[in-house]
Amino acid sequence: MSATTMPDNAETQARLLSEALPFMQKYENKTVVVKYGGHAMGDTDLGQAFARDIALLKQSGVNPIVVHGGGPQIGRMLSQMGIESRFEGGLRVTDAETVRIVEMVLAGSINKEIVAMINAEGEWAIGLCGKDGNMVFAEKAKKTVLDAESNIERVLDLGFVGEPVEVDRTLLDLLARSEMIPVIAPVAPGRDGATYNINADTFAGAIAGALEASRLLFLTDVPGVLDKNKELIKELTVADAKALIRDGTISGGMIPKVETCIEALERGVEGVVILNGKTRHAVLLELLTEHGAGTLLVP
Ligand SMILES: Nc1ncnc2c1ncn2[C@@H]1O[C@H](COP(=O)(O)OP(=O)(O)O)[C@@H](O)[C@H]1O
Ligand SMILES: CC(=O)N[C@@H](CCC(=O)OP(=O)(O)O)C(=O)O
Repeated sequence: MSATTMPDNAETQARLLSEALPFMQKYENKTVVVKYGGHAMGDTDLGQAFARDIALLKQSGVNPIVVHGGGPQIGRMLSQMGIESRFEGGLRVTDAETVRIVEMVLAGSINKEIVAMINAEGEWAIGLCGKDGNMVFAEKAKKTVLDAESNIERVLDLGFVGEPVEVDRTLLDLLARSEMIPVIAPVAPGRDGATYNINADTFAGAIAGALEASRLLFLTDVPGVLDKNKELIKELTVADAKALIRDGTISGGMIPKVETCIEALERGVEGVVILNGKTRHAVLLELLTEHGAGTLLVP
């Protein structure tokens, strides 16, 4: 390194540190729920950067909780088994055989991959799903969609798709006081004895709401919510979000994400952001810099 580049570098580092430290203090002992979407996964280098961010948050005194998805990975497994994926209103229609595969992929392979990546960063991650410690109970989802032609609301039968109806924070409170970082798969039992497949965004929202989290971050594969011209909307009000769902600008997997953001705001989660998980260190950039990234949902 030459003598001229050294001071510049040091100055940049000092500026970054002086910017980050107040944010680190702000989040000390606070809960940050990070939803790690299936579309943001898959690249080893990005995965390691994500795991490092989570490890660093824990080391800085923050209480990070990871809720992960795995929609594309479930889709690939189903197609290998000759089962076609079908979605309605952004949710996977889930019959009895599909829910078994969903649980295997989410709570089995993906969950353990994320745990291993965080542990490789020197931390103690623990893989869980809603069944562990009676953490989450679900009921069959009662999702409705508006029929565009008749303008009448239609109830969807999505099979074993659930909505979280009870969240018991006992286990998560215990883990927050420990060295452990919970990594949670969005599968939960019903009081009826069935296993339910829950959209990971919805699940993350329920966890964030029950824990009164300071931040709920959704890591996906787009920069945030995009408008009709595919431009990033940096700040989105609840009213505008609802209008964009109605007119179809927000569609597919972005619907449960935005609906969850709205519910999380209503439950008192302070900051709800949708951002690009394909940006290296997206979590640290969002939490520890002035500018943040992605779409911030505001009341
Ligand atoms: N208005 C919109 N802005 C951004 N993405 C949108 C919008 N409407 C639909 N989408 C889709 O939502 C996807 C993100 O949701 P999803 O596929 O469920 O991702 P994840 O696996 O991260 O949860 C984007 O890749 C994009 O195709
Ligand atoms: C009911 C429902 O749709 N469940 C989702 C659960 C996984 C998920 O949500 O994964 P992403 O976050 O990667 O989309 C599914 O079966 O695909």
